Amino acid sequence: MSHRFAALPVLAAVPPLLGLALWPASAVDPATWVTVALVVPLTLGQLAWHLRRLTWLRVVLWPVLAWLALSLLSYLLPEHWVAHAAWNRLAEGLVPGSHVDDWRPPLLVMVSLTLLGLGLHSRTRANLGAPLLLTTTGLVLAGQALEHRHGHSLLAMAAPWPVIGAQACLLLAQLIDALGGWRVTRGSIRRALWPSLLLALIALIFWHHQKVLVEHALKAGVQAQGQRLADRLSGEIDAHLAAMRRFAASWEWLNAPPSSERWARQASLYHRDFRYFLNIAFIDTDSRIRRVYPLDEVNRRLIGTRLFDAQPGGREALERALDGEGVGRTEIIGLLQGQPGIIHYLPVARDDDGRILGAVGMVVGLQSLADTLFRQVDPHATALALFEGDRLLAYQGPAQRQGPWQHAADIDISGKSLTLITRPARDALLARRSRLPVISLMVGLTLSYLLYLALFARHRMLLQHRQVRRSNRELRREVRTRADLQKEVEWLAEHDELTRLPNRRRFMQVLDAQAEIRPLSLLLCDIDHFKRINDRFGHLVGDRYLAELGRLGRDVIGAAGGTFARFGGEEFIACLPGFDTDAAVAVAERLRRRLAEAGLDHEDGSPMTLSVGVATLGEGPLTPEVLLQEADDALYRAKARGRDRVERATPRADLTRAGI
Ligand SMILES: Nc1nc2c(ncn2[C@@H]2O[C@H](COP(=O)(O)OP(=O)(O)OP(=O)(O)O)[C@@H](O)[C@H]2O)c(=O)[nH]1
Repeated sequence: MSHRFAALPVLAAVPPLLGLALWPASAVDPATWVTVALVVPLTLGQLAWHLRRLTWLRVVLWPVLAWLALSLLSYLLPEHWVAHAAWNRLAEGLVPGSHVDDWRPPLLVMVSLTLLGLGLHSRTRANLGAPLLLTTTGLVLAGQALEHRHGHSLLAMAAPWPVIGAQACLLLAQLIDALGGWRVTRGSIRRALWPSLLLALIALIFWHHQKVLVEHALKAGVQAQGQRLADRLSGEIDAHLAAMRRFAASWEWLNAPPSSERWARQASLYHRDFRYFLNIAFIDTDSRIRRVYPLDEVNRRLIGTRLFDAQPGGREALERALDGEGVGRTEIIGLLQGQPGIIHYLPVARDDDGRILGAVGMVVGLQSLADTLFRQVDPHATALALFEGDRLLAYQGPAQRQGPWQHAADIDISGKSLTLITRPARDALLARRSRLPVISLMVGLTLSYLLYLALFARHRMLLQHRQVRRSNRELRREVRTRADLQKEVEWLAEHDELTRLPNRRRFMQVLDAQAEIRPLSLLLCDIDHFKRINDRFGHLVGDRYLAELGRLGRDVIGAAGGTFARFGGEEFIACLPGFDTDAAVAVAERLRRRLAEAGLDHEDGSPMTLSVGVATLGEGPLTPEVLLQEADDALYRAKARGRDRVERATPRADLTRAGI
């Protein structure tokens, strides 16, 4: 059931989102807008749940879930299944100019919040692993906040503070809502939560570690690529110097300036290999350009130019070559072609006296050199920039969406240090990244979720098992008690509780059972003056006397093989099968004597006594009422004749005969 306070954090999630809407749009990246676009329905869904509008909740949740599933796929699927470029095309189709990155929210938190929302909908939060989801999401959210503080990396999922705030509010609302439902299952939740949370934590730490490794590998790749390009650039310079020496050497044997045809033929061979030579020129001793290759419009205009005047920055290097001192190399100077570059001058051709006739000048435009090199690199995948100090000499690459890392390599050209900056595009890095971290995270979190469910279910079952066992034990005890009671009731129906003797009903059954035995004697016993005992000593003592007589009777009559029973009040009865009158009288006398010796005395110290009437059926059918009546008559006589005695009954037949 919803907790009324849980609606407050949900409402608290609204201001940060509204605040974000007021930020200048340029300050918020597109992925943040997508996150907000997903957080808003989640907030509305949670509010809908509080308002008991489950259909609204469903309507807002499913599209969010579908979106997140698609984003998750774009993270998980290997590059050779669905290329990063294909995802980008899909994004481009949705909003021209956008990239797949722009459409991805911080997935972990969003997926957890949506699953928690689904839990609200199905109302089985504890079973759906809400405690684990809540704690894991809390950890991830905290991690996001930390990532936020430590700046962005390629794979960081940091969202802006308002979004983190709104997500935290929703999470708090879920927690308040869920807490109420956890009361009953708290024990099971606790037992399931710790191990699975530990596993989730390990998965998160492993993921983070893997992510760092992947970023390191990508970073190392960027550095290696940058260094490779820088090395190639330096190598190119060295190669062109060597080529130039060969070129100059090929003119050594000449003792006259080269003809324009020969110059063009020879220079074209070198120019084919080194396209970035803006020209290869023959310069006479007066520093005038005499031959030049290629003969394009710009170079043609340079023929006849006196370099000492036109290009004073290169004068020193040219003089060195013309003086025959060896290779003259300029600094990076402004070339006549209008771009920065370097010129190498080498002396060529000597006259018969050994004087230098001129120098070969090879003009390398740095822009052209960089362009030649840059052409080998995909401009969409990597941005390249060549700097001389702060001065940008050449640039190529994506203007936008550059990756987070760049590599700066120093290149020495003519003793001058240039810097080559290599910065791969974000998309190129993302396409190259390993999917292992995110896959291992998904596997780890799924395993921890399953572990939670298994442990939770196991503990619930254990508790239910215990409950059932307890109920069974109670039930068995109850059945036993009822059976005992039943036995007690049955026993009470046929016995006297005070003396533990068979009662009148039971005695009549016993008598019936012995109806065929002859002779069969009955002893009807009545305590003398029992009322006095009750009156003097109280009923409790009276009861004890009765119980004592019961025990004595059971001993004496039982020893004779008969049955002793309480007939009612202070009257007892015995049945002695196979006993004739004399034998029965003897037993009755024994009982009477034993009672007199039992120490059950009246107040005056005289013993409690017993009057007994004995009736015997010698032959003929048994009529219990008749035999009882005879015994009762005999008892009456015993009472009448002074009590504490045994009287024999006069058989009915004799009485009839006597006319009584
Ligand atoms: N304590 C106790 N007294 C009982 C019980 N059943 C009957 N009595 C008492 O037994 C007494 C029987 O009294 P009476 O019928 O007057 O006979 P009596 O006092 O024994 O005198 P006689 O039989 O004439 O010798 C009564 O006081 C009854 O209350 C019983 O279960 N317990």
